[in-house]
Amino acid sequence: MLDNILEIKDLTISFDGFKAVNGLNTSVKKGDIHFFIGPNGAGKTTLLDAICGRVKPAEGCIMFNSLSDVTRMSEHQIVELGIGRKFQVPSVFMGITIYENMELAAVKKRSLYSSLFTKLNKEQIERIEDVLRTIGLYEKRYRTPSALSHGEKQWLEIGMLLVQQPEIMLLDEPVAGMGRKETERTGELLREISEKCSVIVVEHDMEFVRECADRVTVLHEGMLLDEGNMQDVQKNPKVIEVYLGRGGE
Ligand SMILES: Nc1ncnc2c1ncn2[C@@H]1O[C@H](COP(=O)(O)OP(=O)(O)OP(=O)(O)O)[C@@H](O)[C@H]1O
Repeated sequence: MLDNILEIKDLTISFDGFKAVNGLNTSVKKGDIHFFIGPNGAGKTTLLDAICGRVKPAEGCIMFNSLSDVTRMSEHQIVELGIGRKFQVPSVFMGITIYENMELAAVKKRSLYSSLFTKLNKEQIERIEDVLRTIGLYEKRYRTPSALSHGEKQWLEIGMLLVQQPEIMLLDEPVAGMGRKETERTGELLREISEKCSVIVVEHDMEFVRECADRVTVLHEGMLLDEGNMQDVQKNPKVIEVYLGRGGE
C-alpha cells in the first residue's frame, strides 16, 4: 500500500535454529511514530537489525516504499536508500565541536576521508543550522559534546541522523537514562521529526510510549502479540500477562 513506508512480510530470523523473529507480518505508515515494545528477548532489536541490514532473515522480506526489499541490500545501500539508525552506543566524536560533528554527518554518505576535505554548500549549511535549532543545540554549536547533558548528547545523535534527511529513522531506546523533562522534550522532538520522516522506536519506557506513539506493535517471543493504538493495546489481557509475568509494568 502506498501509505506504508515499510512492509514486513513473513519475516523469520534465526540464530542457530532459534527463531528470534518468527513469521512476523506488520507495516509502518508514512509519517507515523511507530513503537515496537515487548518483554526482554521479544525480538525488537533483532528486528531493527534486520531493517538496517545488520542481520539477514532466514525467510520473508522487508519492503521499503513498496519497491525495494532491504533484506537483499547491504547496510550501506540501506543508508543510501534513506533508512538511518541511532544505536544505543554513542557515535559522536568528543574531540571536535557539535557543529563539526554535524558537518561530518551531513556528508557522511561519502567516506570520512573525503568528508574532511569537502566544503559544504549553502543548502547543507542551512540544513545543519535548521537541525541544530530543532534539537535545541544551536547556541551551543561551538562547544564540544563533552559539555552536553546525557539528553543533549542523544539529541545531537538524532540531529546527526536528521541532517542526512532520512525517510525512516530507527531509534533503539532513545530515552534510556533520561529524566522526565528530557524524556518529554524527546517526545516533542520526535513529533516534529515525524512531519518529515517516519520514526520507528524500540522502547521499554511505557509512559514515553503512551505520550508519543501513533501506533504500537507488541512482540513476544519473536511473534506479533498485538498491534494498534497504545490505549487499546495496554488493555489487551495477553499483553498485560506477558508484562506482569516478567515483573514488568
Ligand atoms: N546474535 C545472536 N545470536 C544468538 N542469539 C541472539 C542473537 N541476537 C539476539 N539473540 C537472541 O534473540 C532473542 C531476541 O533478542 P533481541 O535482542 O532482539 O530482543 P529484544 O526484544 O530487543 O530484548 P531487550 O528488550 O532485552 O533488548 C533473544 O533470546 C536473544 O538472546
